[in-house]
Amino acid sequence: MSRAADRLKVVVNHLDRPSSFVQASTSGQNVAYYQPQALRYSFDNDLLSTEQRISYEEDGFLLIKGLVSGEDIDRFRAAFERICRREVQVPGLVVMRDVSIAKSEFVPDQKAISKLQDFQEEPELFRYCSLPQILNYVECFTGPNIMAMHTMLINKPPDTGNKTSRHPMHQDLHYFPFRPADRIVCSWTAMEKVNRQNGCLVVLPGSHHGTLKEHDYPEWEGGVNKMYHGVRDHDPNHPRVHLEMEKGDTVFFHPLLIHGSGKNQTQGFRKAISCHYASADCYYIDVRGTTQENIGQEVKEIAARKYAVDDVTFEDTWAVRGRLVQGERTNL
Ligand SMILES: CC(C)CC(=O)SCCNC(=O)CCNC(=O)[C@H](O)C(C)(C)COP(=O)(O)OP(=O)(O)OC[C@H]1O[C@@H](n2cnc3c(N)ncnc32)[C@H](O)[C@@H]1OP(=O)(O)O
Ligand SMILES: Nc1ncnc2c1ncn2[C@@H]1O[C@H](COP(=O)(O)OP(=O)(O)OP(=O)(O)O)[C@@H](O)[C@H]1O
Ligand SMILES: O=C(O)CCC(=O)C(=O)O
Ligand SMILES: [Fe+2]
Ligand SMILES: [Mg+2]
Repeated sequence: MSRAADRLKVVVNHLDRPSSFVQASTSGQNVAYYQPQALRYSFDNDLLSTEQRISYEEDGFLLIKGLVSGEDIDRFRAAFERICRREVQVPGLVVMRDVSIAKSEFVPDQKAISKLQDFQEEPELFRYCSLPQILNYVECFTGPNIMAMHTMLINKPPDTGNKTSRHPMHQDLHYFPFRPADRIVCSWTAMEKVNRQNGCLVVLPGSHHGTLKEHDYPEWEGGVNKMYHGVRDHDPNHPRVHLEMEKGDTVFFHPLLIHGSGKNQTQGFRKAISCHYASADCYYIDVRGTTQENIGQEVKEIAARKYAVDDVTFEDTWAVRGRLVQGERTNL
């Protein structure tokens, strides 16, 4: 049997939908045969190889080297710098400073910006979300109707010594009141070399097979950034993988994959640009009474202040930010 076929048998053992398989009994032994629909996390298409589909199925992420050109990255960087210099006003944009700077007396300069969120109204940055080579991969996970739901440019600052530049281990689905999870994917592109020194992504491969866990602020002595919730308990013995990447490399990952990033021990600001996509056919859920109730409440409070209104639902905050990037806006 080929190696791919061997690995397919491994995948079979991971899956919780045995009905997708044909069970055959030969010489008293149960053998599960692979059928195409048995891969639940991606669609069959011309882009992904079987190996790549299996790898996403097993690990919950797929790293594609050199997907975004250096010229495009340089343009995103220039757009970011224009925002830092306050040369442009972008409706809806959230500019975040690291908590260790935000809470200090000293007046920060532009470089103190640790993250931009919701740049859907900034055409140059939003171009990232419509890059055809990214959407081709995204479609493998979402299907043809694609919404860009959440946009970020992360400018991880040099750690001030309080370790606040870390991002605790979390599952992005915690923030999203829409489902199904398997039709959501994050694309995260390194804007420069990222490694353990400057705080690359750290993932727990296979953790997307689990369910959404309870999240809360970690009890970190040096403080934690607003809304940086972490998984309350994850298995400390689960193998961790540090995703070291070059400029333009892009990782696609599942919203249940447990991931975070370490502190930035260099003097540079480690940059990445990302977008969370969902199938436009996804539907909103009510998070009341679920593990997401705490973040839903926090988001509503921030949104009420930002838009100066007192009745925003968690769902509304997503519906106004979402943008169609391919196909038809059917639902979200
Ligand atoms: C999948 C994905 C969604 C995962 C994630 O991205 S998780 C992280 C998401 N985080 C966020 O969305 C946070 C977004 N940030 C914001 O909404 C804002 O930057 C705020 C934290 C509310 C600050 O708003 P801003 O307009 O800058 O307001 P001010 O400078 O006047 O500060 C207001 C009060 O907030 C404090 N603050 C500012 N930045 C941070 C921070 N990084 N962490 C914790 N607290 C912070 C600030 O010290 C001030 O506090 P008080 O003086 O009122 O006590
Ligand atoms: N003591 C801790 N408690 C909880 N989470 C942690 C702790 N240390 C690191 N993490 C989280 O684990 C992930 C990766 O951490 P990692 O160990 O790679 O980084 P680091 O501790 O900052 O640096 P180093 O590479 O020196 O260990 C990040 O999400 C980080 O926030
Ligand atoms: O440090 C990073 O770039 C990852 C941040 C992240 O996982 C998130 O904002 O959801
Ligand atoms: Fe994340
Ligand atoms: Mg560590």
